[in-house]
Amino acid sequence: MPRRAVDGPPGLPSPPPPGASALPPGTFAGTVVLVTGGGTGLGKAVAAEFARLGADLVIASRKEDRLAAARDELAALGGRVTAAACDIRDPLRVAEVFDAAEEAHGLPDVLVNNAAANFPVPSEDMSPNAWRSVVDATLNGTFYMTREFGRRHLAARTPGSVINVGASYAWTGGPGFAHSAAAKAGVKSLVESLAVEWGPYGIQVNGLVPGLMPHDDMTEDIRGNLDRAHDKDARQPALRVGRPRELGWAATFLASPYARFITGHTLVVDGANWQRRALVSPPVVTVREQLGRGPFAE
Ligand SMILES: CCCCCCCCC/C=C/C(=O)SCCNC(=O)CCNC(=O)[C@H](O)C(C)(C)COP(=O)(O)OP(=O)(O)OC[C@H]1O[C@@H](n2cnc3c(N)ncnc32)[C@H](O)[C@@H]1OP(=O)(O)O
Ligand SMILES: NC(=O)C1=CN([C@@H]2O[C@H](COP(=O)(O)OP(=O)(O)OC[C@H]3O[C@@H](n4cnc5c(N)ncnc54)[C@H](OP(=O)(O)O)[C@@H]3O)[C@@H](O)[C@H]2O)C=CC1
Repeated sequence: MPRRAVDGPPGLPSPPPPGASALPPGTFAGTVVLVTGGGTGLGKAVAAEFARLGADLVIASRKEDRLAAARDELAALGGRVTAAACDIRDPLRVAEVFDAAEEAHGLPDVLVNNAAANFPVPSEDMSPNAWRSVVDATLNGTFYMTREFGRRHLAARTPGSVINVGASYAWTGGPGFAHSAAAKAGVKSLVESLAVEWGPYGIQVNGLVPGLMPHDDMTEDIRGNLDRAHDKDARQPALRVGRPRELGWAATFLASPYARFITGHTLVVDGANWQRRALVSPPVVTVREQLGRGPFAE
């Protein structure tokens, strides 16, 4: 396997090129996959891997222009793609999206809860509405989508697979991202509760945690945080960041027939960054300082 020729340690090898797949061609033929936030970034990368393996797609998020562009890109990979404008914070709209999906393709077999909201902010500066908007989209939206998926499969007596995209600060806490970390901890807990509740009905519920995987669609808030922190290749134990397709490959495996006995598990795809410890503790830098903010004043 080719490795970088460098004087220092080489880091983890690069992944196979875009378009490669570990699963047999057609693994998801006849399968419908619903991806929230499937019009951008990691959601689009996950949707693309399912499409390459034969799936029909439903992508759902708020902004119709981005959804339409992604629909055309994804349709070029093979299957039929439906774009559904939806704010997942609205349970009535969530139900309508499932109605539309059923009408166009049949009940989705796989649900990827990828949509989320986030921005870095010191907790003392966070307004109640800022907290609410992140927790509503990330945790409540994930529950509304999952509930709708589960109810319909239970009624139809059909199996299904749910994948909740998380973040490793669900375990560690996330200073500067307290709202998102609390919401992702809730999302991880849902995986564990629902895998047991719905296992008897044939519904798998797993979590999938990306490490740092930069992409062109990142919001200015998140991109600004990466740029400010220089949090890139050299700061990762792998000596590289993740590629969005690496998350897509993991998602297709978890939803595939080869992972039928895996449920209630959260798979971390981050080159061990979240396990990182040093022999000597690094200096403490407050979140305010990291974000370049002055002292707190009421
Ligand atoms: C540790 C490991 C490292 C790891 C390194 C980093 C990687 C972390 C992992 C990444 C995890 C992710 O989830 S990345 C996914 C990020 N993608 C997204 O967030 C896409 C969707 N985002 C959005 O739509 C917007 O950015 C967002 C603000 C969240 C929601 O928009 P809405 O239209 O719902 O709401 P708005 O009305 O604009 O704003 C709602 C309130 O939030 C406040 N608000 C908005 N931006 C704010 C900001 N930067 N700072 C303070 N407050 C803010 C507003 O002032 C409002 O409060 P009031 O003024 O009081 O009304
Ligand atoms: N990129 C990374 O390095 C990491 C990402 N993650 C996780 O990966 C997932 C994808 O993140 P990423 O691709 O980077 O971010 P993006 O900002 O590209 O994706 C977020 C998606 O969610 C959609 N969305 C946001 N709010 C709502 C809402 N209320 N209703 C419906 N859709 C919504 C957005 O579309 P629209 O605006 O059109 O609604 C967008 O497509 C998230 O769960 C994130 O927490 C975790 C760790 C690291």
